[in-house]
Amino acid sequence: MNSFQVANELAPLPLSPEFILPEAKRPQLSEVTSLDSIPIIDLSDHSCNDGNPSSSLVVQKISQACEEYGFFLIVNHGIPEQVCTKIITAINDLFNLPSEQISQLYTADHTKNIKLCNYYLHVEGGEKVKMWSECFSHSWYPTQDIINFLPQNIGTQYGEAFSEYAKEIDSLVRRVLGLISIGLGVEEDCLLKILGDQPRLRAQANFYPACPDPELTLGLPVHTDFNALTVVLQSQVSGLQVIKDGKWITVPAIPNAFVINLGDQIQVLSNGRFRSVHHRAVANKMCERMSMAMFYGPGRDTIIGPIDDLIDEEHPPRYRKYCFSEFLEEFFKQEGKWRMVKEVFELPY
Ligand SMILES: O=C(O)CCC(=O)C(=O)O
Ligand SMILES: [Fe+2]
Repeated sequence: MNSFQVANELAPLPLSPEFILPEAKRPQLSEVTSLDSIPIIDLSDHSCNDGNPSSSLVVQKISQACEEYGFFLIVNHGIPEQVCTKIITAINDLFNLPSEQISQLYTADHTKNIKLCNYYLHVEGGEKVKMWSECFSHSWYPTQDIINFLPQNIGTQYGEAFSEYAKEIDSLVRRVLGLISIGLGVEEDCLLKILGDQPRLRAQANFYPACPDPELTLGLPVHTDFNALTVVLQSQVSGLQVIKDGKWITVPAIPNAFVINLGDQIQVLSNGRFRSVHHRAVANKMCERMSMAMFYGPGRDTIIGPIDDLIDEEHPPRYRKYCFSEFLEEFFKQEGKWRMVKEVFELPY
């Protein structure tokens, strides 16, 4: 059920109690630092120190970002601006459908393949606090299922925009996984091969309405992504924040840039060298915000563990091997709480 209030200068509304977090879980926005930001990497920069792909500057910058932040922004990636504008417009149009239409799409069943839902955070006392967002989540393919799920007046627009967008992101992910593999010192196709030819491809369109009091609530709870690699497109409003050295930093909303972040599976595959980092989305008082997160992960039956070539006497495995379905099961057990999923698979060090 959609229960958003709209902040309005003439009639400011207080935040309704179902969204209000206990004090200890509030975002404390005044403490978010602007002294640091995630690295911005120019993918068109082919400069290289000595002709060896592993020493290209882009690979070095990506590796450093993966070690220190688990997040980076990419620019000059070659994806046409208009493909991105179209998907953001489609998300905007979807979430601005009349409330009778949109409320029919909601489900509380998180196992559904295509769903419109609200996330919540379990707080002490077993209570659930609603997050200040609405999320439309589905697979990348087949597009026809997404079109059929949505009301006719938006289905075709969203489906077409998404299908075009997914094709571009698919090749971008392959390219970035190649650069990350080279940075790890393994073959360029190593990560892609391990993730397999039936990857788990999920998308989540997030909508954060303008919020009467962003200090009291969150757009999305603190989490790490449980997949391998995520590509996020933001509308022109910032709201994504990342933990760095114990402090929250804001990811700027740069036009024509994508946010790339590593999921838990890359942390495990890299044996802890590259990091999957806690992040959250905060609400904004003045503007609504949209984002599209594209998740690339292993298929359910894929075996994940530290890459063999990265293990030797000096670098013993820090995680045990597991089947990705085991990881998913653990993830869903912890849904709505502070996530500590990969820790369950850690080996004594
Ligand atoms: O809205 C955003 O920028 C972040 C979304 C996110 O972290 C997610 O969907 O996993
Ligand atoms: Fe995320």
